[in-house]
Amino acid sequence: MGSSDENGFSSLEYQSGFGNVFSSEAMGGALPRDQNSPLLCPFGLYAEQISGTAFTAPRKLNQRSWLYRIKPSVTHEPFHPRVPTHAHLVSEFNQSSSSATPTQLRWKPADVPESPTDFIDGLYTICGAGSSFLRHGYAVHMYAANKSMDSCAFCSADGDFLIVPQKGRLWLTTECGRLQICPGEIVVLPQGFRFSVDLPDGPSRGYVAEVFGTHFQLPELGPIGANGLAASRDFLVPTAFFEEEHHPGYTIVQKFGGELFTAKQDFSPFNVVAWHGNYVPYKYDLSKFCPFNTVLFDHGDPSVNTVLTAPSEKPGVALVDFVIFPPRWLVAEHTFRPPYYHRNCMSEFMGLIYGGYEAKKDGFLPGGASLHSCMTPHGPDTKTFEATVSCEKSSEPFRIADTMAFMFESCLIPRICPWALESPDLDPDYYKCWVGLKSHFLRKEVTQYVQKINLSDGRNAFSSNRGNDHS
Ligand SMILES: O=C(O)Cc1cc(O)ccc1O
Ligand SMILES: [Fe+2]
Repeated sequence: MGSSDENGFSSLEYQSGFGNVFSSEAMGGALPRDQNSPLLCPFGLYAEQISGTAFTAPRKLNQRSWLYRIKPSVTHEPFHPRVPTHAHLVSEFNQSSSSATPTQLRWKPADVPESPTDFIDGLYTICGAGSSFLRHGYAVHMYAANKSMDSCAFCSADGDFLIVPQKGRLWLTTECGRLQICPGEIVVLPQGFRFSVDLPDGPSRGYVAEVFGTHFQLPELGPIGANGLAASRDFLVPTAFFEEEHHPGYTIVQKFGGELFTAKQDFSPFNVVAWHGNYVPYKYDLSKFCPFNTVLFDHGDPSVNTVLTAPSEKPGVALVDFVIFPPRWLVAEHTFRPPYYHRNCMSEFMGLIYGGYEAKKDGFLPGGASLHSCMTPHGPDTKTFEATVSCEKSSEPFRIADTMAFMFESCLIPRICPWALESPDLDPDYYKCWVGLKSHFLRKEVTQYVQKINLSDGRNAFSSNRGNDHS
């Protein structure tokens, strides 16, 4: 689409806050003041509720909004399976749709297609678990696209979309208004909201976490206190915006049980003149995140970098945590500072928005991805390990800069889609990044001797003994 001015995208205003009851009107007086469903709404608008939780959900969890629109959403022709069908979306993960593997997986960045491809056609599922029909589970999708959606809107009846753009901006039109998202920002489009994606920069790609049956919330802060990590006020919600022109041939594309259905209507779904409620799309700039970290020794668990969490029914256990690894100071003393070697009962899908990742010297590229499933061993590659333990300045303060990696971490074990396993982007040599880790084991007496020397001169065992391979 044309320039920002033509689309009015250049001067967007937002409301700020997380979980607030927001309200917005594009025309003064369009929002009914004293009730939700007046017999006649201001300006002859229709009142329509969108519910993001059961009517009876506890008050503190209940999410819904009231939209005042020129025509109600129901004014459309029947839904039909979309032609051509989209074969690469999954919302029920079982033996016929996907496979299980405990192997460490890593993908190179996907090429953006050369043929015209919009956000819908460019979306493909990588992995996930559970079922959108059973309202429990999640899917990880990626997208690679190059053109704006035209006269159509997308919506997922399956779950909330958390989109992490890696390349190219997204200009989103939603029923609550418009949002501009740059790489380095994220956007959440809750289940059922219709939205259209413009790609002002052309070639674009990114990641999506879709959660079924729950919504993202801010993590508890526990002993961190009342402040820190992502602040409520940095979440931005759109202001009302509407299109009133007759629009014959407008298509609603609804993802429902992982399949796409289309319905025709003769108007834009972005015809909401005013709205209020707490069920809303929102965006967040990851550079606003206030990271916490160890200030003396040892490597803290990455949960301290949680931006948003979609809870499971078990307290403290996430269906999906969205965790980031932002620029920050590393100051820990006598500590192996990169991520530790580990096996996790949670499963970890990672992506890289820009820069390098502290655990991988090479092979994990911006736009690429990795998956370390439940109890699959992983950690720093050989080059990272060797460089870290031999670094003379390993206890000096060091600022990790120009980097933004993230993780979707889930308590459910993902199954992988066939096209992700067959993809030419899958790195068959990933395991080799650890194969070179050699034994640095020393016999007990020697170790005690070396420790004694190290204690007396402040060096670490590896820097004074590299090359002693007893493997
Ligand atoms: O595996 C990873 O790279 C993610 C990760 C980072 C970290 O700092 C600690 C644990 C962890 O799983
Ligand atoms: Fe990990």
